[in-house]
Amino acid sequence: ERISVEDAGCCKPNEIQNSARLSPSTKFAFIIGAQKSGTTFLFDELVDRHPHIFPQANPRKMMNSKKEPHYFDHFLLSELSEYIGAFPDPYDVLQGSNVTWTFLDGTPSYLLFPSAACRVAAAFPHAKLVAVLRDPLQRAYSHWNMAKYFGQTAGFHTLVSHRQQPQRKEDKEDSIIRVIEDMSIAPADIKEGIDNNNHVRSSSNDSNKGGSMDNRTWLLEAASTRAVRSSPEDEAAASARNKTKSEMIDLILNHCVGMGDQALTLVRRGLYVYQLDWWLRLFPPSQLLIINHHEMYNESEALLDRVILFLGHDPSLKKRRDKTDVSQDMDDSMPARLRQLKRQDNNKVKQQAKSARAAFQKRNSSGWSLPRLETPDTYKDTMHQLYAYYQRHNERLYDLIDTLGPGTVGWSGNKFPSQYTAGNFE
Ligand SMILES: Nc1ncnc2c1ncn2[C@@H]1O[C@H](COP(=O)(O)OS(=O)(=O)O)[C@@H](OP(=O)(O)O)[C@H]1O
Repeated sequence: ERISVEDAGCCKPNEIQNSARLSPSTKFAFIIGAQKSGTTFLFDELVDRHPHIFPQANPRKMMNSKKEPHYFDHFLLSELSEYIGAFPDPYDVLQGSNVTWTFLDGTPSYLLFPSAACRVAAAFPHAKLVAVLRDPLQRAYSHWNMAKYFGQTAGFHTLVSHRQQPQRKEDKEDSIIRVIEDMSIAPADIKEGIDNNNHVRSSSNDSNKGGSMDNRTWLLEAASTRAVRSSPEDEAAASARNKTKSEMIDLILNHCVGMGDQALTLVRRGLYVYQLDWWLRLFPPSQLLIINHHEMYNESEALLDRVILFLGHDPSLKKRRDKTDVSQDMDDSMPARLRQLKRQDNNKVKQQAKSARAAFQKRNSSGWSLPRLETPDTYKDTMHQLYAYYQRHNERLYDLIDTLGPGTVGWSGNKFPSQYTAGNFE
């Protein structure tokens, strides 16, 4: 059931500029996720090989910022013109020829954050959205492997059990903290709600503008309602909902600020059905294309054509694959975080940062795949548990997909591998 951005109560729509005044030749599209599902491959192929699809030319410096502007989940939404202005001037690029073009944003965490959906819908109600979905088990493992390169020392089993439902009722408080740590709340929400000293911003000037919510309500919304939306069945999220406003705000202030560890979303990010359900409340199915990572991997050319068509462009203009075309600017995005890690005393972390750097630099047209630091079979029991955990949610995803038209579903109906042969999670 569709709802308006205003009713979603999920961003401050009155404060978000709408893109209505853009030239009708300019379209916006978003690869919204899922993280670790081949989004880099898809993004690179589209912007490198199609003459009418453009990435930001002057992105803010951040990890992989050309692909991932993070404007709708991480930064405070200031001037929309700043975001739009970071894309190239198509008149320059296309030399005035009479075509439409697409500006592409490939931030894979948008899928996870309900407020990102609201913000995109407020700014670009006609945007096209592409979601690539990967078997959540494999996604989680790939995520953990990446986190390890970034200095995560906890084992896969620890991070998986971190989010599992509390064993005892007394763990309730703890579980609420987990919801918050799990970053169901977009960092931008937190920034909007608090000032640099971790105080709730006064609800004076800006919140009166356009009658938007005051910041206390805003933070509460961010912490409870939207946490629940990203996983309605999650017990921790449900108990967050039962907290009083001030308890919730205390929790946010104590636990949300400086949330650095996105590996804590390892499991949650694979709960695609709830995330998609939310986006589909804000966008019609005709604006969303859902792709199966496995099919993209196996039939990448056909898949690319389907995406290009969906974006409203001519697949026959797609250039032949030329490895030298692929942007080699990863170093640009070579995150400060890695450099920081390399300066650490811990030799192991230093070594991992070094190999991550090497892997990033070797990124080629098949996306970047970080060599695995441990094989999934090391965590066989956890993989089994996680597999069982996801099954119910995956079934719901297939139900959702069944109800969507063929225009939305860019896959042939294959499910994620329904069975892993004994002991083989590779
Ligand atoms: N063509 C194609 N199709 C499908 N999948 C591919 C493709 N090319 C790369 N990959 C795999 O995608 C994983 C990286 O995903 P992302 O690029 O989305 O990562 S990120 O979210 O941007 O960090 C990463 O997975 P892992 O190797 O398991 O880590 C890549 O190997």
